[in-house]
Amino acid sequence: MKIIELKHPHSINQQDLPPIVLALGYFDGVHLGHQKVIKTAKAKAEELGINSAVMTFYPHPSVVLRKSNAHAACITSIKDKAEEIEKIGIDYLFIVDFTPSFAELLPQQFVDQYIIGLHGKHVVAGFDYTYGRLGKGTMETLPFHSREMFTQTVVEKVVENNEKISSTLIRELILNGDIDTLPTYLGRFYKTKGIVVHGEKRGRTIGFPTANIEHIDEYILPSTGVYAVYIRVSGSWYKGVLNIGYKPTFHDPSTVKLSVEVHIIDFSDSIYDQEVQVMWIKRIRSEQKFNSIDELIAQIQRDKEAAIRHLETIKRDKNLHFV
Ligand SMILES: Cc1cc2nc3c(=O)[nH]c(=O)nc-3n(C[C@H](O)[C@H](O)[C@H](O)COP(=O)(O)O)c2cc1C
Ligand SMILES: Nc1ncnc2c1ncn2[C@@H]1O[C@H](COP(=O)(O)OP(=O)(O)O)[C@@H](O)[C@H]1O
Repeated sequence: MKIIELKHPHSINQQDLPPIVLALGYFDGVHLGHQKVIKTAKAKAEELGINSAVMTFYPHPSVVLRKSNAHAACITSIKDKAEEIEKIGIDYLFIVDFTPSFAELLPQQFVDQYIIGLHGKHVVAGFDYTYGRLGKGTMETLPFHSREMFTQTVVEKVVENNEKISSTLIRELILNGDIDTLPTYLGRFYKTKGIVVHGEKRGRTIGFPTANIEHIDEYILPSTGVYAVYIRVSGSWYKGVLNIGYKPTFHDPSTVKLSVEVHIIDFSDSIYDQEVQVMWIKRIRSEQKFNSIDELIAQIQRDKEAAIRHLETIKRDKNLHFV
């Protein structure tokens, strides 16, 4: 997949690109609704015998326009998003730098410069997609703005358990720690990436060394507590038991920053400074303040057993993206 970053005003000539079928959206999470839009674009491209493309924006429009900060944290970082889109088999990914001047484009100007100008022959987007200044362009107005230079497919809403699959729903599930329900909406478990940093070196003294993880991007993090996870270290997935929180047994929670640490099962390498990926599988319990270290150790041992039991029920198939 070729990634093309565009800054407004871009200087690409239509003839620099082959004709494309273009899927439009922000696509945070690349969830099952997004996947339907992107796969529809790919199928249409195959039918027409031309290339497929996705256009996304960065940062999120609502952050740039200061409407809300809800999207400052992401489900998929821009890199994760590109990886998921590439897995679907798309040929081009346009990442448009969403700036205030780009946001000022009138709907017709957006269509002229970013659809027709990029050699779009067919557009695919969800039923509620909007474009142009104040989001005034909709899938109803798109045929009028197209100047008959391209056709379009509107993807209807994808529903699961009577709910529209949306980034907002997925964010709420993550924030609540309801991570085991995510494959129904996301099509895979939730994954975050980080670097292993030095902690307080207490883990190894209590028999449970933990890799302390500093997240690379601003991911939405599940509620504090203990979770069964898989963790990818140098290309292999290991079972793990994770604690996210403030370690109240040792600290006054208001004085320390949030920590994310994983005890990796059957593992003893030193992995400081390495990049790791956490696949969040199931919440086990809330974080607690223990009266003694022995009680904490006994509980971590039970957490470890619970995590192993649960992880053994997970089928590590390709659909859940163990790759
Ligand atoms: C599975 C697991 C569960 C944990 N649960 C708690 C807890 O409920 N309360 C708490 O204060 N600390 C909890 N911890 C954090 C430990 O206190 C922590 O791992 C230990 O202090 C080591 O920290 P360090 O890696 O910074 O040295 C847990 C850690 C793990 C791995
Ligand atoms: N089973 C394991 N799980 C997690 N980390 C491990 C494991 N075995 C060894 N390590 C290594 O030891 C470090 C954790 O030791 P710990 O005493 O908890 O120190 P720290 O407080 O710096 O995390 C990890 O960062 C990693 O490099």
